[in-house]
Amino acid sequence: MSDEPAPPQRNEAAPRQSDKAAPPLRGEAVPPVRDEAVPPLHDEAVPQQRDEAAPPPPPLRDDCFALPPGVDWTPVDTALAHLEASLHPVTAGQDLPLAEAAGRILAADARAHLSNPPAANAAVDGYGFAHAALTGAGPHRLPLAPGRAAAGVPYPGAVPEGTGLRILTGAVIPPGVDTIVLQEDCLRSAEDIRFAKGLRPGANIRRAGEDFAAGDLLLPAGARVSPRDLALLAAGGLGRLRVRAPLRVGVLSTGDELVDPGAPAARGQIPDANRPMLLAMLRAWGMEPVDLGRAGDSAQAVEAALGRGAAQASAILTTGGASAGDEDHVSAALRRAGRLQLWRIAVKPGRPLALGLWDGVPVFGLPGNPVAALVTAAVFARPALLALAGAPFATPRGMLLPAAFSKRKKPGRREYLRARLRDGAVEVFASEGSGRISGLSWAEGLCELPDAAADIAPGDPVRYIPWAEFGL
Ligand SMILES: Nc1nc2c(c(=O)[nH]1)N[C@H]1C(S)=C(S)[C@@H](COP(=O)(O)OP(=O)(O)OC[C@H]3O[C@@H](n4cnc5c(N)ncnc54)[C@H](O)[C@@H]3O)O[C@H]1N2
Ligand code: MOO
Repeated sequence: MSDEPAPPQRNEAAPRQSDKAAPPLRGEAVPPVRDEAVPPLHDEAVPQQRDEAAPPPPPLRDDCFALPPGVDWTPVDTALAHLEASLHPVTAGQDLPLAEAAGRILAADARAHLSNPPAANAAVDGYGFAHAALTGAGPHRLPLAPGRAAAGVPYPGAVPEGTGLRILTGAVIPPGVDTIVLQEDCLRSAEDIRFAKGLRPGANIRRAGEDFAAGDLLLPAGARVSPRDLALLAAGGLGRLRVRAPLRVGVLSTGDELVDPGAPAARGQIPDANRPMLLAMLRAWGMEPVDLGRAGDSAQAVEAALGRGAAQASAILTTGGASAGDEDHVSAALRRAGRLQLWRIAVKPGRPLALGLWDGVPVFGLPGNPVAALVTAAVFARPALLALAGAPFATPRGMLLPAAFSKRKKPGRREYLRARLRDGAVEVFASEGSGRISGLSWAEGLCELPDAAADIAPGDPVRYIPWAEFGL
């Protein structure tokens, strides 16, 4: 039996805050989440413990992920559904030359101006002829017409029936040709070619529009243009694209303990590992990161930084201070502003994720531990930011593969383990500690364990999601 109760079941008759129709993240004011999730502060219990008549303290669980009885936790899928329903594109459209559009999100459907290929052409170097003119049981002999057809240099006339024409790969097929014999299959003299029987009509010809036709949809609005897509769009005759301006996203680290990477760190100080990681993740997602620097552990510093962020960016990622401790100023600021919308999501790592609005700008208050910051950014912030940027809400696809590990998982929250694939099986990092930053570079993806309890043995199927599925 688990010592950790699951979050209460959804109750349709009496929905809790997070189960109600999701309030919009932008627009109308929404009531803040009631702070019902916070258990009584341990500090308050201390004096009572000296009183003989006071109740005993709770039994030790020593599990910061244990769900206190009666506390509401938002399941991952509920939080994602809330984000998907609440967020809409906020970026402006602009026209860009094709070559500058890689990484951008299309603001309009891209339709082909040209077919591919625009005209029937040769798939090989060889000799073209009309198949109907082949007679006898073969081998065949065809006299050669003078001249040739090459890519970019079409044959000026029609090829007389019963003759062959020298034709090179990519050449437009001239009238009188419907089949090409590969040059390697021919014996050629000055006047003719000879080749064995058996060639089917239409062999080695690429038909006009066999790949796509003018007017076909090449890429839908919302697609992010990849280098591969540039080839498609160029072939379709598009020289400029209607794309969206990149989403500007502020990144703020909070904590008195932080120093910039490489700066001398006094006792008690640590390098700010989250900010360079998150700024680079945003770049990888095609967004424009705005470095909001660091804010110390004070309400004023955090609120001022959120204000600066909201003035410059369309969304803000913060790390640290998302929990309920004395120095957890991000969740406190969002709560004070009445705009904390989701808090405490049933996920490990990342439980204290805080989602809210500051001056109307969505704020993702990610946990401070770098592993939790990465997981919550990849699982929650990325799809939400993509939706703001004009792309569809992205659901990473995983693959079911055999586990190379054993694990008993408690019910009640989804878990993401740092993982990689070796010999067809999913290995997980030796530690689940979310301060163990080395596991981020060790891993090549995440292993997602379901919300329910699980007892995993080697060989059991588990869901592996490579970093590429998170755009990383
Ligand atoms: N009594 C409890 N304590 C904690 C709980 C809990 O449930 N009960 N949850 C733990 C978990 S899980 C996490 S995650 C953290 C979340 O706390 P915060 O989001 O408020 O983050 P901080 O307390 O500010 O920082 C946590 C940890 O991460 C380090 N950190 C913060 N920012 C950075 C950065 N930019 N680069 C590198 N490291 C960073 C910070 O120094 C802390 O060590 O709370 C747990 N505690
Ligand atoms: O999940 Mo905390 O969110 O482990 O580091």
